Amino acid sequence: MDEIPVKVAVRIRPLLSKEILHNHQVCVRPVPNTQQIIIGKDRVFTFDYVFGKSSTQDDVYISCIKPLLVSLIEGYNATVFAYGQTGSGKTYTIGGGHVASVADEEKGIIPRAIQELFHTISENHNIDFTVKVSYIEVYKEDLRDLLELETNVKDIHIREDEKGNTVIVGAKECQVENADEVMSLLEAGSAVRHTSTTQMNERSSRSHAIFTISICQQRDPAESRDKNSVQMILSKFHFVDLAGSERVTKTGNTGERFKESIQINSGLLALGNVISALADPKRKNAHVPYRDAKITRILKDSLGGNAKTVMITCISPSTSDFDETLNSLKYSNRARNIKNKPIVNYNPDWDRIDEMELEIKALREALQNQQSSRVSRTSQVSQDWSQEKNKIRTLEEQLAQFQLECFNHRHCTEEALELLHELKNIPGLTKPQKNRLHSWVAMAEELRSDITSMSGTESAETGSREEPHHITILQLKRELKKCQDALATDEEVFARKEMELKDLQENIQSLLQENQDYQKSLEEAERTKNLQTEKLVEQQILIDELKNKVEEYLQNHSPQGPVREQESKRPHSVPLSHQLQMLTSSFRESSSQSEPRKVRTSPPSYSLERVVAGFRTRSQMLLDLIEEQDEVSHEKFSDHSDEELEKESKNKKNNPPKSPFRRSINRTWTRRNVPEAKAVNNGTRQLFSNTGDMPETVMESVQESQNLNIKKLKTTELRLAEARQKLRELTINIKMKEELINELAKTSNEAQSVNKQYSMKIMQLEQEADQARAELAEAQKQLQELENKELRDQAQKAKLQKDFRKKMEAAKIKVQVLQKKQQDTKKLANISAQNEKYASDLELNIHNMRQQQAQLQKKLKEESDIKKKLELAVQKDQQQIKELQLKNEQQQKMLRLKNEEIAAIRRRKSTSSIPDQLQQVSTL
Ligand SMILES: Nc1ncnc2c1ncn2[C@@H]1O[C@H](COP(=O)(O)OP(=O)(O)OP(=O)(O)O)[C@@H](O)[C@H]1O
Repeated sequence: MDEIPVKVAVRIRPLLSKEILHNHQVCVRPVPNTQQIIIGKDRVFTFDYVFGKSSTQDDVYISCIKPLLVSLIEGYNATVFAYGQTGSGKTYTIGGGHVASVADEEKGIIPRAIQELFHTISENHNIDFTVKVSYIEVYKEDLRDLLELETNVKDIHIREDEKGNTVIVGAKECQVENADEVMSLLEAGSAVRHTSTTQMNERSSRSHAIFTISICQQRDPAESRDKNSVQMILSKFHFVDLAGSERVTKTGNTGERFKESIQINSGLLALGNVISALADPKRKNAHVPYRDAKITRILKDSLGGNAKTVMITCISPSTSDFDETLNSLKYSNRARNIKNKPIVNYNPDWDRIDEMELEIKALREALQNQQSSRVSRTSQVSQDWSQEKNKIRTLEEQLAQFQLECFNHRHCTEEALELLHELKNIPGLTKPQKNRLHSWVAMAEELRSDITSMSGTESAETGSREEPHHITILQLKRELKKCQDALATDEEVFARKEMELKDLQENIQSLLQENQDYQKSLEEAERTKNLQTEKLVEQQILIDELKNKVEEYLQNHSPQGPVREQESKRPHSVPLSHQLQMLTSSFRESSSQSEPRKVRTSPPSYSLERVVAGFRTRSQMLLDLIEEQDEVSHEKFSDHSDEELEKESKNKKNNPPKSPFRRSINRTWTRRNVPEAKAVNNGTRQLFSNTGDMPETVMESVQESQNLNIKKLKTTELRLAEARQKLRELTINIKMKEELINELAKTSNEAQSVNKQYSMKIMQLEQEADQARAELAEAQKQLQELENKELRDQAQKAKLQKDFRKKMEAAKIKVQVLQKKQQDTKKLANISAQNEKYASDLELNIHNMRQQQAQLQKKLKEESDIKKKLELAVQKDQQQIKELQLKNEQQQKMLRLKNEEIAAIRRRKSTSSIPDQLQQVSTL
């Protein structure tokens, strides 16, 4: 058996219009007049065939596929598989897309091969061809029958026959009579293949598709080598359109598409590993991981098996796909080292039982490899089997012995009978002797007839006994097969369940993770909320307190208010320290006696405004306080007239003090026994220590509020970013779904156009069928007439009958074809209906998403508003801080001035005695 390498062709597709639009450059080109390719500046690869961007579909077919088709008819299995990055032109090259809508020169490999096959069939009259097609896809590691969608994925299995050939069990094989039939099946299958739109390809295949043409050739025994047997050749041609390798970052796939990408890439990775294992000469007898993926199991015959294989690597010329293209070239180059051992698949005596027995053998072998529990089951069966065998053997031995005995008995009886007859003929016998002899002969004859009948019954019984044993064996065989089938199904189910379990576990894991994340963010949000509420409450309380104080203070100090009125009339010499003490104590009092805290949960913007207003009021209050202080000091140190004093005392008498503040002023006045300078000094110090405290507290609170605002700002920004991200994702999702809808609409349009074509075809076929029916009726009539006629020439009569029967058969076949076409049309109509439903679902989905988007946008706007407000508040706070700092500085300055004045008073005091001063004051 000769080894031949897998042939590798590389096809560079032209730049697509969108790539030209984006000004993509070309990074790969074929070397003219060689089978070489240069990628980048200087990386050269050699292949069996190289097709540049201007190569035609026919070029590819003639060079790569035509020789394979010849091999197929010779009896070899053949495979062509297209490999490459997503959007590199695999489906285009293989020709498995919408064949009906593609121009003739654009048609890919499959349609061309079909045409040629039927052309060859029509030329070989001496061979009886049976052509069958099947079309399956491997989608997410499940095998789906594209010709019979109802078939459960669990019913399709990959098996190996006793020769090691891979067979797909459970997929529908349609027997076809002509190219049109195959094309309609291809079209219908391709329409239901998993495809979708990605950023890389508008119509990206999401599964590996395997279109198989099986031919069975029955040669005329007269022409075959073995004249006694019917010569049969069975061969298959696989057309494999692999899903494209893809980078999720480039395709932009999410959700279901993302999962598909993972499955596709893992399948292709397994294929890469198989290629590497087979291509490495050092690993000649190493394990080849065919079982890692379904696609590698299917391609087992084609890679390192007995088929003739061509691998077509499709590449994109764009510089943006440089890495993927280089990878594809490396893989393909490696695949050239794979050696296959093609054989012609003769089948001299096609015996179904043999095949079944071989299958049993193969299954038994598979059984031996099962787990121990299963092995015990198998051994049980084989034990029963051997017991039955032993039983049969013993019975057979018994039977042989019995037959021997029977034979001896018969022999003895025959001899005895002969002797008795001889004795009967001896003359001179007495009558009683004769009678006795007669009775003996009768007995012997009776015995012989008994033996004969017994042996007859025996032999019949043996036959019938043999039969049950034979039946038992067959039954056991059948049982064994059933067990093995059940075992295989169990295994499949188990594997599938395991996969499902794994998927579920993964899902649960990711859900748990998501849940945890949500909980974390919820906790975070709650913490922030609590913090904000606390701060808000604090601020509110502070504001309320300050507001109360300010109101009180303003009431006491307003020029129109009673306090102010009275105050303007109070003695100018009232000790300042008391007044200030009282003022500060009243502040303290009011703050300690402030009304119970009110918790308000007004919106942040509102509280912010209030805070700012509070700060303004506080600063205003401080300014007032400072001004007041200035005024008092000034009054204290200015000259005052007697009238004024008198007026003041009168006023005091007429208007007794109402407020504690006033009372305290009065009291201080009467109890004045502290040196004035000291009092002034203390008072000023107290005032400034208190008033000095005030801006600091305010500053602190302003700073606190600023920090809080900045924190809030950050949270808002974070929320804003999240909302924007969500919005982006939603927009992408919506875009993808819209594209999908467009695609579906396109598909349904295409399906409708195909429908139309089929309807027309059906009409044509119906006409043909009518014609055929008429012909049939005519033929039947003629046949009837012929049978009625007494034709002398029997041979002529038989020939005519044969002709008519043939005509009838042809007409029947035509009717069947018509029925099939009708079924196909129905299927296509179903597809478009399904697509429409899917599209409407998607539209609903988009509608919901748009609502979500609108909500998010609203939220985004709200968040932006809050952010703006917060920014404004922070700015205001900063401004406030600056102002307060300025005021603080002013106060400090003032404090210094006051200190200087106090020092001056002290100096003056040292020159004149205190009694003199008291005297002076009392005279004043
Ligand atoms: N040789 C070529 N000449 C002209 N157009 C081409 C050629 N090869 C591919 N194209 C175009 O490129 C686009 C992508 O091709 P195709 O769908 O065949 O890629 P693919 O490899 O099958 O992608 P996927 O793996 O995603 O299914 C299609 O629009 C197709 O018409």
